[in-house]
Amino acid sequence: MSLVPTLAETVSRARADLRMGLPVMLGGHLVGAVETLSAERLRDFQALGKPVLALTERRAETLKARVYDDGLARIELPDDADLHWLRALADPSGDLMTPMKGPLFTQRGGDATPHMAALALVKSAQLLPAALVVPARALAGLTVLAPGAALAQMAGEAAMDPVAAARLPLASAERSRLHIFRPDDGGAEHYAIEIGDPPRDAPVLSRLHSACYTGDVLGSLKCDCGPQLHAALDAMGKEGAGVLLYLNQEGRGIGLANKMRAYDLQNQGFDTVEANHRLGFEDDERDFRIGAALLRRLGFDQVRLMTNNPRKVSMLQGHGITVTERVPLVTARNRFNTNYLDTKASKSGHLL
Ligand SMILES: Nc1nc2c(ncn2[C@@H]2O[C@H](COP(=O)(O)OP(=O)(O)OP(=O)(O)O)[C@@H](O)[C@H]2O)c(=O)[nH]1
Ligand SMILES: [Zn+2]
Repeated sequence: MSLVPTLAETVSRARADLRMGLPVMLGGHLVGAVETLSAERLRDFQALGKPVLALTERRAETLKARVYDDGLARIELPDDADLHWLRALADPSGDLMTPMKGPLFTQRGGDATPHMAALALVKSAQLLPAALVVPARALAGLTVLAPGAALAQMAGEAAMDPVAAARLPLASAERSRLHIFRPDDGGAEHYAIEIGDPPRDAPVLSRLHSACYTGDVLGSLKCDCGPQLHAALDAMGKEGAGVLLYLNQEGRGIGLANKMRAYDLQNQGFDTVEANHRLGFEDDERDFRIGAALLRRLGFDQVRLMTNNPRKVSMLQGHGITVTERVPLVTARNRFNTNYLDTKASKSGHLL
């Protein structure tokens, strides 16, 4: 029956529910995103039993909470836990002001798959990676998912469907086309800017650019994204051929709101990697398979890749794209981005 939602559709719906503050069912568990949960809904969770707070291992490390499960901790809620308690554990912005949040007790044993799926869902909803989980029977009207199946679906690779394309003359290259691609899992659309008419049987000059609203649009001095975007387009324009993928993976995949949280932590003295970890994210949450899939979809299997990031090279190679050359993308330093660039070089292996 084609009118019943597929697993991908149900996962996408669950993501939207959590963003709005509506809980979802993961197997026999009710799950809510801490960031969007209301005080009233928290009380309803507590009326159902003993909820736990699922946090990533990264966040648990910062909070000095024990981790018994693979990649996550299930923190028991004290009976008097309120929204303020939950948010202080989920959101690191006040960590320096209120460093003592414990003692925290981590649940051990039993199946943590629902909690793992809950964290994967809130992460893919680009919320703070913290979820409230309580055993419960299915409630009418809530989206229901099997945790294992949801995890497998989120780990899988979405198919990219071309939606529309048109000529778009650019300052750096008048002969350009913008292609829009839509993943079949309800995720963000991605774009390809094709410059000239690059032959498909030779390595094409290319760039995988991750969205940076602050750098690309506002001209932020805190990073090198805007100048890199324009330098790449200029180089392609000069050569008369190239392809730039504009991937909507803002903030290395954590979303703009979380990136601003990371910037706030950077203002408190943490570097770009530490800030991600304190929030509960890995350094880089991007799915680089998307770049390979889009290149293939456009008919390219060999690239000369403009990047300073060796991970991009190895990820493309690992997903069937031959990188015949790495073309460095030198960027301008200023007093606001110099620490950021140094951290990328020392901690993330960037070749700067
Ligand atoms: N989480 C987080 N993301 C950031 C920060 N500064 C910039 N970004 C994001 O980092 C990404 C940078 O992307 P890219 O320039 O494509 O990638 P890169 O890994 O630096 O590699 P190359 O530029 O190719 O050398 C963008 O999505 C930015 O929004 C930060 O401090 N924290
Ligand atoms: Zn940037």
